[in-house]
Amino acid sequence: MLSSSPKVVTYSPAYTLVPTYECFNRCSYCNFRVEPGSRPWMKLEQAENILLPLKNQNVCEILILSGEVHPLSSRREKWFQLIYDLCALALSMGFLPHTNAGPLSFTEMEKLKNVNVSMGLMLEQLTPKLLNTVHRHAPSKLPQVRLQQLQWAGELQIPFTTGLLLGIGESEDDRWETLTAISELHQRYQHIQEVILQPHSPGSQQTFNAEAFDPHQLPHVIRKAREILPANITIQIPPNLVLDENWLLACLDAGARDLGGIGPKDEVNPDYPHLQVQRLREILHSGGWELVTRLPVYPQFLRNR
Ligand SMILES: O=c1nc2n(C[C@H](O)[C@H](O)[C@H](O)CO)c3cc(O)ccc3cc-2c(=O)[nH]1
Ligand SMILES: C[C@H]1O[C@@H](n2cnc3c(N)ncnc32)[C@H](O)[C@@H]1O
Ligand code: MET
Ligand code: SF4
Repeated sequence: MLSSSPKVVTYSPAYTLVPTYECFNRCSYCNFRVEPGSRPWMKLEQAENILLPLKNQNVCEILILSGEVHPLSSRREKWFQLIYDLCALALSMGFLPHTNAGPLSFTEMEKLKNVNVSMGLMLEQLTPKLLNTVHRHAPSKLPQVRLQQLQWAGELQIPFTTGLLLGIGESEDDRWETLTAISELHQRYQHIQEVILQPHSPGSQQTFNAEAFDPHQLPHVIRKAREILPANITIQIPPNLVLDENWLLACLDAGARDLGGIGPKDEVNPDYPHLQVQRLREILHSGGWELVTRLPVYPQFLRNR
């Protein structure tokens, strides 16, 4: 009997390196940041020791995820150099780096392009009203600053990941507006490879006192995002933040096609461990989906490199 072609979902086997957890922003939903100066930064030698054994473990992507040093601080240059060096090290060892270190200057982006296969920055939400709430003490989350990043990434032709953080005080219309902005930038530069729809998931460190984004709303948001976004942008959802199997499958039926980087620890949401990939694969099979690996750069962008 001929079987119809399988429905495919992708993920990227990944490991996350954190140059520093310190951050001059204080997003009230953050479970990642520590006070500046309170913890030593990662050392290159440390990184090398972590990366060496990963060579035989089918990990391709090294996600460089960082807290931020203020752009005008005298420590900014050292911070940037560490990120650059970590990327260069990962690349030299055969891995493919993807950096999300918050907003960068144009020159910083231009330099990091040489040692990354793709980069990322979440728009979160564009509505300025969040500057009075969750982003009150987070200058990096100014909507214009984040939009500017997406535009520079386009000018530099960097394959880019962005997305929305859902359930931080935005309205439905705010979401459609943020998605529309992504869509417009992509139509101009064709550089957005994927959009993450990230449900706010409360952790033990944050001060923002709100429920998790209701997973039952996700399929609706995904369907609407699929209408707003150009067809060559993939929608990603983090499977560790969609705890119910049936709702995970509902997200795929609604149009999500990628599960992002999967590794031993989700540094942003450490209270939500990933299922074993084998278990995830079984769940997806029960819905008729096949789980396959991908690189941190999507195939349509490989030609440019
Ligand atoms: O494990 C995680 N990976 C996160 N990733 C990694 C992402 O899933 C993959 O690196 C990309 O899909 C590239 O393969 C992000 C990447 C970005 O560019 C922007 C935001 C995120 C957010 C997370 C996250 O919360 N947890
Ligand atoms: C790296 C990305 O992680 C997301 N992020 C930060 N804190 C949380 C949380 N409590 N729940 C879900 N996502 C979060 C933001 O969107 C940030 O840009
Ligand atoms: N600080 C960066 C941002 O918020 C990336 C890490 S967030 C835990 O965009
Ligand atoms: S979410 Fe990113 S920018 Fe905000 S406090 Fe945490 S590390 Fe800093």
